[in-house]
Amino acid sequence: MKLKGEVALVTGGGAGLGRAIVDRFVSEGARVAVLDRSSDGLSALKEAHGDAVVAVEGDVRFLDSHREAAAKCVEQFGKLDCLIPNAGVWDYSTALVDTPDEVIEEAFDEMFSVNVKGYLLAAKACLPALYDSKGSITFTVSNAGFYPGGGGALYTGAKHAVVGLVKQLAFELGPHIRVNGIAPGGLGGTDLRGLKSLNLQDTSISTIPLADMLAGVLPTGRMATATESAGAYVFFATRADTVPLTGSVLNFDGGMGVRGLDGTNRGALLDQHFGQK
Ligand SMILES: NC(=O)c1ccc[n+]([C@@H]2O[C@H](COP(=O)([O-])OP(=O)(O)OC[C@H]3O[C@@H](n4cnc5c(N)ncnc54)[C@H](O)[C@@H]3O)[C@@H](O)[C@H]2O)c1
Ligand SMILES: CC1=CC=C[C@H](O)[C@@H]1O
Repeated sequence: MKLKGEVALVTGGGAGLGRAIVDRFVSEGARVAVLDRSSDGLSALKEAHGDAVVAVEGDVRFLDSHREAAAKCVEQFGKLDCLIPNAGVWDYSTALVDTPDEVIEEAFDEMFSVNVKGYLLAAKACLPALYDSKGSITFTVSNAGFYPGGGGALYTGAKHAVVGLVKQLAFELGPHIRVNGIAPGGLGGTDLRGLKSLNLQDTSISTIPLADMLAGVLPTGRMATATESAGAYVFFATRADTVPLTGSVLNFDGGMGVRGLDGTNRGALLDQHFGQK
């Protein structure tokens, strides 16, 4: 077990990537506090993991929610070693020109209050416990934190802002607390919802053919799943193997940044020389 005795706090751990992280952390011997606004998601976590998880229902847009989660984590488990700000929403790649004048202010505020302010408030609320444990923070970014096209201007701008949080907080909090990010690409096994202000709150990413879209684009040849992405968070949370690791964002996206001018060659170059093995 790579995380035996460690304690994590995951926001958005009630579904998708966050749930996969919680599942994997518990399997690696960690105990996990989870902040999520979904009572159903939290109930499912308690059903699956019992006392290894403490579930806190709240909204990441409010500091009090994070304070309650941090307090219940320390109360239940005695400490906090690793914070994973992860809860997020998407804009379904809504272009600026297609964002109505009458909702753009609300849409901006909603996106940045969840995907950026929600991350910063998590860090703020957990600073005392992370200082005591000399722990770490791992933010969930996205390919949209580096490249266009993984969302619209609101989502892409918000994820780029998270990269800035990683750099600034690594600078401010070192050497006591390591701060990094992980930037997955499109993921299977997630339920990412859209902005309520764009009337997309009931739309799930699972309803779009993301796997098909990515298969011909990614050098890895396929979309990863949330479960396949959780291991990177385990590594970033381990203490022995990450001593110099801070201020970094791992592009864990199937090669989005090296997909070339016309997409992947789908392995044809090597297949031509070495046959289909
Ligand atoms: N799904 C993808 O393809 C993908 C790819 C790269 C990055 N990401 C990022 O991964 C993170 C997790 O997304 P996901 O795809 O697992 O989505 P998801 O909807 O499956 O899970 C997100 C969880 O966060 C919770 N949540 C949302 N808003 C909240 C709020 N205001 N307060 C409290 N909880 C809230 C939801 O209830 C849900 O349980 C997000 O930051 C997202 O931007 C997703
Ligand atoms: C390809 C993607 C879809 C939804 C959100 C992710 O961050 C990614 O940009």
